[in-house]
Amino acid sequence: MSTQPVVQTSGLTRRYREVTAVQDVDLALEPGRIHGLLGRNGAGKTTLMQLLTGQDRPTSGQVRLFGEDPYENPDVLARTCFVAEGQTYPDAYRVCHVIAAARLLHPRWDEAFARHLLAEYDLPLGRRVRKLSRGMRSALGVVVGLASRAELTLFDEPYLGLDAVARQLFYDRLLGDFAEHPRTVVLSTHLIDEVADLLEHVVLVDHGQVLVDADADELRAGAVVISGPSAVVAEVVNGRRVLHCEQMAGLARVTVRTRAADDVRTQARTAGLTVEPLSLQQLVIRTTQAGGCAKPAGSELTPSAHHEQEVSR
Ligand SMILES: Nc1ncnc2c1ncn2[C@@H]1O[C@H](COP(=O)(O)OP(=O)(O)OP(=O)(O)O)[C@@H](O)[C@H]1O
Repeated sequence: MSTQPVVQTSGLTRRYREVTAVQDVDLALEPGRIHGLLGRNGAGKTTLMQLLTGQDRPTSGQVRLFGEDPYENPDVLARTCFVAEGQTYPDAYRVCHVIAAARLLHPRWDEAFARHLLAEYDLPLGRRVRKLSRGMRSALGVVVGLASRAELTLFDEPYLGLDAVARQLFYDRLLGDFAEHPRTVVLSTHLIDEVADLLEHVVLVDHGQVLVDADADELRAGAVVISGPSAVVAEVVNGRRVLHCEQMAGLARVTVRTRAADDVRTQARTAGLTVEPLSLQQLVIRTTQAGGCAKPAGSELTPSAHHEQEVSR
């Protein structure tokens, strides 16, 4: 049975004069999943989210949310909550005004849940928003995003200024509430290790383009780190796509792509090499960085010349 994607884009492009912030993006995000939108500073995550939520218009290409154009589309926007990075509010706004506005905007709003979260984050209803600390303002965004229960909820780096305890509270409440009220969540973040266990699907962008669009588990299973004597490592990884390698004093540590039927792990272990899994964060770093061997040119462990193509879908 096929499910209609909640978010679908084709050839989505946004140019600002000389900068192409989003370039030819084709995405289809399935409902009922937590999607991670990952990428380095300036990769295009915020621009992409603004395009998805109708806050900005593409230079070319198309966005569909629930099958419709979100731009100035109240029906679609009522089903969507976008918690923007550094959200600003009118000067006179107090916490209670933000909550009242969110209650009006989001038909599935849960007031009791909102009150509970406000108490957990120690956010007084009467406090002016501009008097809140940076972290408290982020917490207010988190409260709105979670209590909206919107069918599509997008968080753009929601943790700015949030301390470790407050971030963990966000992850716990997101996961707990998501289990009871499944919806589609898109979470952009740099703290990949912290959210890795939350993510079911990963979209990695770099220079406005999608480098990876994959199931998080498949992604983790799709690469491995092999280390040991350089010559033995070179023999085992021969013919496979090397994402990254470091060599020193006759030893090599190589990140290599694997495929479903690939027995590189067994081969490596049989050859006496060490085999380690790759964390999502490492994978993102290996995929976005140019890649390169810390060994002089001519090494057999040079990463694939097809690096860019190999790491894409
Ligand atoms: N209004 C604008 N005018 C000109 N350039 C812009 C504008 N908005 C974004 N850009 C450029 O587009 C690119 C993508 O920016 P964007 O804010 O989408 O990245 P990001 O992935 O969200 O970055 P970060 O993780 O640092 O928040 C950057 O080069 C940025 O300078």
